[in-house]
Order: sequence, then structure tokens, then C-alpha cells
Amino acid sequence: MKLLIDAGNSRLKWRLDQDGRILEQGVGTLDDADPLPGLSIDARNLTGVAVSTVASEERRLNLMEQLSARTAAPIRFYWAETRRGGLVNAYADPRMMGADRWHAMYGAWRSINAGFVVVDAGSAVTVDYVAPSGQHLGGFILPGLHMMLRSLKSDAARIGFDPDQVLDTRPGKSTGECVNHGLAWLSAAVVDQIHKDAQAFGLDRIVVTGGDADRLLGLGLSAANRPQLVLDGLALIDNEDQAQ
Ligand SMILES: Nc1ncnc2c1ncn2[C@@H]1O[C@H](COP(=O)(O)OP(=O)(O)O)[C@@H](O)[C@H]1O
Ligand SMILES: CC(C)(COP(=O)(O)O)[C@@H](O)C(=O)NCCC(=O)O
Ligand SMILES: [K+]
Repeated sequence: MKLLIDAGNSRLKWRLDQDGRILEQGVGTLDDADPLPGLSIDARNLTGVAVSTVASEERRLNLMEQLSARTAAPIRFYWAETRRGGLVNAYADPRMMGADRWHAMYGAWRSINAGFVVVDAGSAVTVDYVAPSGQHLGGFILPGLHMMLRSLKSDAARIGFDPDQVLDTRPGKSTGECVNHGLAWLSAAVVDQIHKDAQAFGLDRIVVTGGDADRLLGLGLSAANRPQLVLDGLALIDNEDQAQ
């Protein structure tokens, strides 16, 4: 039984895998006293822990400590790579790429036999393009919804509003509407651009993951929702490396 962890900048997603079956899963945050709420099994029964994280080194070490206190099983951290199984990273220095991006791409690559787009709507929004050959064409990093709301609240003195995750892209008629419709309008423009790029690059499939995936789907993103995509890629990689 293996514990898989995707620790992003907002939330920690985990699941227990046994021979490819998901036994349990949950969501916590890295700052929680217990980052793995609901993990009921006796952690001593684990054969291994595999982690994909983009959190700060301090939070990574804290997670390592919390895991080591709960299990004697080996804890393996996995990072972005140059290549794996035909998927080739466009970064000259793959170590600079977020582990979540690589693991999401690998999870998609192993389940899609075509060119594809991966959209991860998390604390930040990442978009990655992969050609049918498996060559990563590159991608984009954008502020996520809450980052944009926070920046307006903190950096614009006269903008007072109640955040409301509306999907309304019509012109606003109050500060709140201008902000909330504005963020939906911007996200809808991102959706349109992804569709245009997928057409231009010949990428037949789009997959979306992350806490704000439903919002992009609601704004018209034509994509398959894969909430577990990072954990899927991480599981494949850990299984491959442990089988060697
Ligand atoms: N309980 C929650 N706590 C924080 N963000 C949440 C929660 N539920 C949904 N979200 C949304 O999910 C986004 C974070 O998505 P997630 O993919 O978990 O991010 P990350 O991988 O960066 O940690 C936030 O921007 C927020 O809009
Ligand atoms: C862009 C990210 C912050 C997204 O992480 P998330 O929003 O999922 O927490 C993460 O992929 C990251 O830290 N990337 C490092 C820089 C890069 O990928 O080029
Ligand atoms: K993420």
C-alpha cells in the first residue's frame, strides 16, 4: 500500500494506492497540524510514500518530518525530469520546472495517444502543450484566481469588493461586478486562447486539473476534467522507478 502526495501552494492532495486501486483519498493543507486528515489506515502498513511538491523547502521539510513521525516507510520526493517514456521536457534545465507540471504532463502522456494541452488551475494556473511526438512545446504560468483577487484587494486602495466566483463575463455596473466579472472575463479569454493554440499546434486533446478546474470548464473550456492527474503521473513514475 503506497501513499501518494501532491503538495501544492494551497492544498495538499493525497491518496492511498494498492495495486493500482485507490483505497482512500483526501485534501488538506500543508499548514494543518495534520496535513493528511482522514488518513485512517495505520501508517505503519505503508510500503512507501511518493511526493510531488512545489511548496517551499521549509514546508517540504516540515512535511517530511510529519511523515517520518507517522511511518517508517521510505519517503521519495519526485521532481521534473529531462525525459521519461517518450515525453521530452522543453526546459533546458528541467529542475526549474514545478514537479506538478511534469507529473501532470506524464499522467496525461501515458493516457493520451495524441498531442495534448494540460491546464492546472491551482494557486497559479499552468498551461503546457505537448506535441503528438511527446515533445513538450512549452507552456505558461499565470496568477490563479485567489492570487488575482488578493492583489486587487491589497494593491488598489479604492477597490472594495466581495469576491464572488461568478462566471458572468458581461460588463460590470459596480466595483464588485467589475472585479468579479473582470476575473471571469479574463479567464474566458484564457480559455479562448487555449482553444486557438490547441488548433494552431494540432493538439487534439485538452485535460484540466486543479481546484479551479470547474470554473474554467464553466467558462467554456473544452477539456476532460482529471482532478487526480498529478497523482496519476506520480503513481506511474514511482511504480516505474520501484520496479527497476
Ligand atoms: N478548500 C480550499 N482551499 C483552498 N483553495 C480551494 C479550496 N477549495 C477549492 N479551492 C480552489 O482551488 C484553488 C487551489 O487549487 P489547487 O489545485 O489545490 O492548488 P495547488 O495545487 O496550487 O495547491 C484555489 O485557488 C481555490 O480557488
Ligand atoms: C507554477 C507553480 C507555482 C504552480 O503550482 P501550484 O499553483 O499548483 O501550487 C509550480 O508549478 C511551480 O512552482 N513552478 C516552478 C516554476 C516553473 O514551473 O517554471
Ligand atoms: K497543482
